[in-house]
Amino acid sequence: MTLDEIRAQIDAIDSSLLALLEQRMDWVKKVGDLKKSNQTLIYRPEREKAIIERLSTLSEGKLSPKAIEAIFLEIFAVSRHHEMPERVAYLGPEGSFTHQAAESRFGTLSDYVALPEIRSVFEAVSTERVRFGVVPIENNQAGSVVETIDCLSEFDLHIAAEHIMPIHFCLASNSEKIQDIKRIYSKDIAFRQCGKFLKEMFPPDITLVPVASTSQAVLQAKDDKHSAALCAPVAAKIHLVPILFENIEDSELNQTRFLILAKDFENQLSGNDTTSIIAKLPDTPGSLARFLDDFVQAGISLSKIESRPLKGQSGFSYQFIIDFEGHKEQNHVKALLKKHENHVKWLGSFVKSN
Ligand SMILES: O=C(O)C(=O)C[C@]1(C(=O)O)C=C[C@@H](O)C=C1
Repeated sequence: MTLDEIRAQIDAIDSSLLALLEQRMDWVKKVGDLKKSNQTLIYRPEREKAIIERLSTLSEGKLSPKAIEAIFLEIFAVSRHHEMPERVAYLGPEGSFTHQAAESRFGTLSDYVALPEIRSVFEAVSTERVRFGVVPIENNQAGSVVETIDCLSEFDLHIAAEHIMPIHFCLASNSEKIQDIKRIYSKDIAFRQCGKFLKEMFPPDITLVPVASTSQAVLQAKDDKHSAALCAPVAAKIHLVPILFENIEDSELNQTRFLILAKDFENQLSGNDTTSIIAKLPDTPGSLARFLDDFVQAGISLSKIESRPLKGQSGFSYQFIIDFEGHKEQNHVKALLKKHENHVKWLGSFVKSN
């Protein structure tokens, strides 16, 4: 077969794909109209996950589940945009890892608002300036993003979904020689993900300057020949700063988990859900042990528990952010949440991303 003949086959398939996608949009529009008349939510992460899982089992193997997910997340984003365009805020500036997470979930068509701090994303969702917000919550090598945990406690928002993404750092700088670099900008948690590289390449007295995000770091370093940024390669490219080293994270298994935040959001049960809560337990001996024992008795597995100081209090009082398996609408979870309703804040029950 000649190249032209092969391309003619591809063109024919693309035409069929387009016709099918247009047909899909007609049905999506009907769902959107139904949802508008019932005043129900457009974004249904658990339905999207179920579609991706079903298609992954149908695939003949030429497309991996990750490839199917990437293609269909974009189709869902376009579909939602067709049902009702929604604004999404993320921790920016443009080119941050959070921006990439937001685009994976909401596609390239959504109306995005890049905000300078995690707190500003919470504020934008709270005040309904945007419908959704995207923030990082934890990295599998470096631990939690404490600003996010503190804001989850402080603001009255829900977790609509999570998104887990591999994270690869680069070092970007306008400096010609690595010896000229005196300062490195990044997000605090990013320094902890690239500790080995920093130790090998720079003297111990190098100044590490924490800033609000990795893409902000590129902007800070951009015009100074003695500065560099630890950031996503895409941030360096967008902001036109040369990349000196790539893939400099300590572990190739480096992943970050992001949260999609919304006001008044409840997912339906998917059967593979995580529930997140914040527990402010009485400051008495054994209160945490008794609380956790209720999870054991209910047969509920915890996937995360982390303590954070309770702000604005004297002494040392703590709150706990807890993730566990199950959905708020399941009876055993419902009973547990009811029993502890006075000191537990429910943040969301959402389909697990894996
Ligand atoms: O099934 C729905 O509820 C839809 O709105 C359709 C659709 C889709 O494109 O399949 C779009 C948005 C939702 O997040 C889930 C699925």
